[in-house]
Amino acid sequence: MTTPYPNPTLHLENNALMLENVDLNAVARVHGTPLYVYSKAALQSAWDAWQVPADRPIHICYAVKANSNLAILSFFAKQGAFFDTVSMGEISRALAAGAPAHRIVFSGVGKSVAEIEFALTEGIHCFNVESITELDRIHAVATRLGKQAPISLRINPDVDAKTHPYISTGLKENKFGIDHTEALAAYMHAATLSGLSIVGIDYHIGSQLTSLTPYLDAQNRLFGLIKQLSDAGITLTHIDLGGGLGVRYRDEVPPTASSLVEQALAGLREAGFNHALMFEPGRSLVANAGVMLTEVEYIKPTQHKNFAIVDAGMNDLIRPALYQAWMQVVNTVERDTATTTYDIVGPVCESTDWFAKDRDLAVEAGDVLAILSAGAYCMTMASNYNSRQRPAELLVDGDTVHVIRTRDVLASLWENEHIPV
Ligand SMILES: Cc1ncc(COP(=O)(O)O)c(C=O)c1O
Ligand SMILES: N[C@@H](CCCC[NH3+])C(=O)O
Repeated sequence: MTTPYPNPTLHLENNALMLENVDLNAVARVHGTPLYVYSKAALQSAWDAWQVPADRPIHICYAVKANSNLAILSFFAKQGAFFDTVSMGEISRALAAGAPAHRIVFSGVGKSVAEIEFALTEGIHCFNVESITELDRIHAVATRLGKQAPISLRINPDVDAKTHPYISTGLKENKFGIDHTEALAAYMHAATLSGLSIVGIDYHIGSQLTSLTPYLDAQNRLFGLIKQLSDAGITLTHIDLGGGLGVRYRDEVPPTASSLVEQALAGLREAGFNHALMFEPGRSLVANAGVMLTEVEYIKPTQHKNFAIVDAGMNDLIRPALYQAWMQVVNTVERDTATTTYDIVGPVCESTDWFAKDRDLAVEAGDVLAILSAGAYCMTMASNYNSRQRPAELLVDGDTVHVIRTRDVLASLWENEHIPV
């Protein structure tokens, strides 16, 4: 099946937009909008793209922050995925979805004592440690619990990932990781702490990367360090090259997952390293498996612009408001009338509440629009701003539609609040 859309399982059939065998307009009428819909076949093909035969274990750690719905996590758990998490909540979700603790890694710059205790008690695969002070904290907690914490140090290689500044993480001015010039000293310090066992090294330089060059530059920095560590008697079992692989939203042509894995393997072989390899992809596994559906409430022509006002807001999908991200918007029913240029905006009381600007669409009030490439960093970043209920989520598998999350219950928006006086 060929498709002009970035979502591989999306196609037109008799003017109706279909995800796998499911008519999206019809599904929106049944389940209401705004609504997220994901394709299981698209998840499968994104997962398969990362599977490369190798002379060593390669662990694909799905970055839970991209889409943390339990059904999605369970899908990846069944594929044998590892999970990259950044909070007690994400670890708990992965466990609740059936992921074994020994396949969970814990990243993030601000791990609390309670989170470290929880992760140690559950028995996770390793902590990706982001500072020397965090090493000391993990050692103290592990010693108190009579445990040894497996750790990997996240190195900040000071490499420009050439992506949006808000999602670049591997430059020295970013808060992430341990400066590569201090890394050797950090490892030597870790080696003196009996509550820690050193297992790996990692980096993650940013998200939506569309070229292999920054990955390979960072990898070369890491390789130099691994040699120094080995000379100092510190041996590692794995090397984690992070996530960040980009996807097509518009006309980007990112490298394929298999080319990234193959290049990394070739680099390891050339350097004579036999470590296990890890990656932490989020976006590339889920972005193009999902769409968000939203109904047009009003067509509002003004002297300056035509607005299509939809029933989803920036609280439901914030990427355009936050990063000026370009996301494709199409009508779920193809009309043969002339197109008009619209700004597609939501009902939230902010001027940043827009999804697309100056788009040519044939659309009428009551139509359901699909915002494409909405499987990653969309539902997970949704909020209740303006006291709006976050959307439901569906998973399509062939002809079958599974409800994998229902819309927020209205009363849940205030059920944890108390009126003391
Ligand atoms: C530590 C870490 N690993 C993995 C990811 C996943 O990145 P992406 O969704 O771009 O693959 C992120 C987010 O950028 C991250 O911060
Ligand atoms: N939320 C970002 C990606 C963040 C990556 C997490 N470190 C986006 O939508 O592009």
